[in-house]
Amino acid sequence: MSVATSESGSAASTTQPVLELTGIGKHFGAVQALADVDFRVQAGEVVALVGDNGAGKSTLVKIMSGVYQADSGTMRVEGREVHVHSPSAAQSLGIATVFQDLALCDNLDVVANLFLGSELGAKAWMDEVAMEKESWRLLRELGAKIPTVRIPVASLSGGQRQTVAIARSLVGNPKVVMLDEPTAALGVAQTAEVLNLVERLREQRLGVVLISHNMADVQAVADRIVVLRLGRNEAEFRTVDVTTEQLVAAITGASDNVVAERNARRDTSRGQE
Ligand SMILES: Nc1ncnc2c1ncn2[C@@H]1O[C@H](COP(=O)(O)OP(=O)(O)OP(=O)(O)O)[C@@H](O)[C@H]1O
Repeated sequence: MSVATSESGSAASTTQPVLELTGIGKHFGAVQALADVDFRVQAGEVVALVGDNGAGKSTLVKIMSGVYQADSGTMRVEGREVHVHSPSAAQSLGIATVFQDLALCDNLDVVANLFLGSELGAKAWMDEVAMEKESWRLLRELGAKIPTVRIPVASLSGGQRQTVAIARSLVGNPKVVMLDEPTAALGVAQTAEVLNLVERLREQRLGVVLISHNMADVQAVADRIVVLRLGRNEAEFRTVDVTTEQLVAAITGASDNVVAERNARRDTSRGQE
């Protein structure tokens, strides 16, 4: 298993977060989805947000992306307190989100998907040729393997579609990109491709929030891992300092479960080799 050893993780702890949430609470009727949750990400840092089903990850991401409003707590972008009332407010603050459904238009080509919704905004001056050039620039920056930008996205692979969705999130030059389960539906090679994209985003000094159930992916690319459990902060680790079983224990709230035991046995037998 590869473990990220990026220096950005340690450097990050001394600088101001690009995005910081403090004391976040959110309930839906009688359900307390989040209680007193703190979360932060620095520029050039990949933070994984993990937790079991119902832990509150999606709710927290939707608060950061302006889909939901928190009942309590504060949110800061580069130290300045902000109120994010809508997804477009989040976007103009530099917070981009790639949701699991990707929200691509299958019948449109890559260029059209990248600029969908932006044509009337800052990019109104762009003609087709300029948009195509800008598409290639964005995809090149990500090291993306897309053969042509003039094919409908329906004919792309799952990894390529994820790439287009991530590239689209970069059109407004965001400071933070949140990726919701970006590898959930992908095979091994395509997962590796998407994890490379995450590395590229970090290289570009973006703050990256990665929501994932896949511990191997998380441990491969994250600098820091934040564990939510039952709507609260359960644990936080620097990736270099944590084992899979410690992560599983934090996620499940128990160290004596079968996954932790199996991993401990495996680690012990490796140690004896
Ligand atoms: N729109 C909603 N209405 C009512 N309850 C909700 C709503 N959204 C989330 N919840 C509840 O809030 C809690 C946190 O859910 P959330 O979807 O944020 O968890 P999660 O960690 O993203 O889970 P998963 O990994 O299954 O997506 C759960 O108890 C869930 O049932």
